[in-house]
Amino acid sequence: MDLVTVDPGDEVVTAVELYRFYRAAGEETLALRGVSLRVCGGEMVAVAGPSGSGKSTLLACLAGLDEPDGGMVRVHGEALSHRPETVRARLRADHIGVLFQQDNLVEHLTVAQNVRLVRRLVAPARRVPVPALLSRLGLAAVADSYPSSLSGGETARAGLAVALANDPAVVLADEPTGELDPASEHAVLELLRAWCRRGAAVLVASHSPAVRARADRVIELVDGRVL
Ligand SMILES: Nc1ncnc2c1ncn2[C@@H]1O[C@H](COP(=O)(O)OP(=O)(O)OP(=O)(O)O)[C@@H](O)[C@H]1O
Repeated sequence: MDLVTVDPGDEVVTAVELYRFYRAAGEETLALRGVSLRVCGGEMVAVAGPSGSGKSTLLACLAGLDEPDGGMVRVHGEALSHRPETVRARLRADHIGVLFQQDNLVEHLTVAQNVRLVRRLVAPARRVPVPALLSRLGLAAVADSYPSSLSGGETARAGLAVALANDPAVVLADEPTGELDPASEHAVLELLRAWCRRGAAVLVASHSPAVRARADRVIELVDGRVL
């Protein structure tokens, strides 16, 4: 499989001066305070920082799942922020794979059906062949299994298969290894690293020292700012 349409070194994720305010129960939180970053194809970047420092908010803004109140996000050369939700959804389907710590899978679908569900949203040229993807992630034997019967490591890799089903140039993973044993964490990080070698830009928000150790560089957030 060699589909990612990015040359290593191309800038694929750009954030300029991102601000994000939340207002809840009369409390105002400034979750991002002028965050700027650039990530190139072939780079694996850890987003680290204490709890509440803004890691998830940053990834949600980079995925177009949340809208920054100020600043802008560009992905694969296209503006993602301040666009209608339908446009953001299309850009996400075309370029971005999102992986969360949990809830990446639809419970009543098998692993292969979960991957096919995402593939349907994707332009034909960007559809990664399902058997090849599952075997690359070590999931061929559980392709027809339901999520409830998978081990923790298999569940994480199946979530990754869903995130990679559109051959994304950008992978955004929010604590993808948070609940995994060290061997499964290592496997997931190796797979992310392999995707990176194919030209994708990979950002992983995590508290894990293993993620830091495996990354090309670390973006450290403190109180909504890059340290
Ligand atoms: N939807 C929301 N409404 C109100 N406040 C929010 C919302 N989402 C995040 N926040 C606040 O924004 C700040 C940053 O939260 P965020 O989840 O981005 O941090 P984080 O670094 O990912 O934390 P953790 O490591 O615990 O996941 C926190 O103070 C949080 O309480």
